Amino acid sequence: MNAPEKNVGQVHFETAPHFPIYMDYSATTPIDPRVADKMIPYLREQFGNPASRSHMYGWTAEKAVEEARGHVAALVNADPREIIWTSGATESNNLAIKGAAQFYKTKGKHIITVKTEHKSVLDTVRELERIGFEATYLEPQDNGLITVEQLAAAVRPDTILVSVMLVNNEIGVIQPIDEIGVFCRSKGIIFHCDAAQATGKVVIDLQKTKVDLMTFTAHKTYGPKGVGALYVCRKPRVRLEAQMHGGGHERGLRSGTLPTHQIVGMGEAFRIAKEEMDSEIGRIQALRDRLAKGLQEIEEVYINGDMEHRVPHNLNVSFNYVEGESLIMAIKDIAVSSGSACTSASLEPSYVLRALGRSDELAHSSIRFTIGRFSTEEDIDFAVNLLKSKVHKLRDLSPLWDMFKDGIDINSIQWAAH
Ligand SMILES: Cc1ncc(COP(=O)(O)O)c(C=O)c1O
Ligand code: FES
Repeated sequence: MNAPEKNVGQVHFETAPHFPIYMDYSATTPIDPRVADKMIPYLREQFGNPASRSHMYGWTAEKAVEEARGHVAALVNADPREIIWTSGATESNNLAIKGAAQFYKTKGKHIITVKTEHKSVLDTVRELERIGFEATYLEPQDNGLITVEQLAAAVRPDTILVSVMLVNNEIGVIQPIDEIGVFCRSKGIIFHCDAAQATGKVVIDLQKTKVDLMTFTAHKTYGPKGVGALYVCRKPRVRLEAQMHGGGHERGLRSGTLPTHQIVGMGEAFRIAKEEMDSEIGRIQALRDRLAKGLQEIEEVYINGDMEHRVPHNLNVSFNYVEGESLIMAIKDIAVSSGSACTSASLEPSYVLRALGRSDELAHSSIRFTIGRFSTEEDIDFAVNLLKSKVHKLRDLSPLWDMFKDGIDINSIQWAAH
């Protein structure tokens, strides 16, 4: 039997009975118990350094690392030699973007990315701007997607790199990377894609999709934190400047002793993802649709992002006429993410929702529900009932809600200065 037995995924929650129901799978997933089991021998008796060539400990570790590399490559239909181990998606994004920009800097200095990328892409591009590169940040449409036409309009003769993510972490939308890849290849521009949120959720076929560099991480796909990979295309060969210097591991692209246990965990997580993706997606889609249907029974609720080009694990909803901070406090029995200042380290409402044209108020009162392998129908029903009752209660206390119900256009009110 492949699917985890009932309750296997609840191991974490049984040990902490007062913990809320977990609906924040895009922040990180629970480790699949099968992954943890696979890792343990490499923390204990199989502790060798995979770079040790002279004894059994090293050979055993190296064999495990190469097996895992094969699993990661297989999930995305790549050659194992195209997979470089890193410490996670942040490092992969840094290596891809800085590495390509620095290697190809004599060809040009212009980079194109999107306003709704993850900070590990945006901040990396900003850093390159600081040292003399130039960047264009594409504005997505209201549904969160960009088009190839937009990209084509931004290209300059000196554009060397395009970076567009596959699945957005906040709203779950899937960017059209097949078309972007064809376009970039036709122009001789390197195409990097952050697929941290995509593995196990959408089919990735790197024999077909023309991506040059692709970022992966284990901990969004039921693997351990602190390990990831970068796909570096061999045909045509893409060159990078290394960002980590030292022992010349990973063909000189990323020095540092490989964390065998982490890598084994990522390999097993990706092997399971490949095997179970088809059946899992249908089940999760049904749960997400149940959640969407339940929440839409509440008045003045807006779904953020395209619902068609979207992974089934994500539902991002704004609750109008509810104060975001109070809502988050009221629903502590479920673990969700709000992207607003209340729960995130940056003191601003979600820049992704702002880029989609949502007002500050709606961005503040938005909630990201992300579900996954161990979510159940009971979890969904609990969340729907909780939201229904809390939103209702908060609106009962809200003068703005009263005005809305009385048909007053709130935007037309002249508020007294104070
Ligand atoms: C789209 C995306 N890229 C990159 C990252 C960073 O991943 P990691 O935690 O592996 O560095 C995340 C995780 O938050 C993400 O969602
Ligand atoms: S809801 Fe708290 S800062 Fe926006």
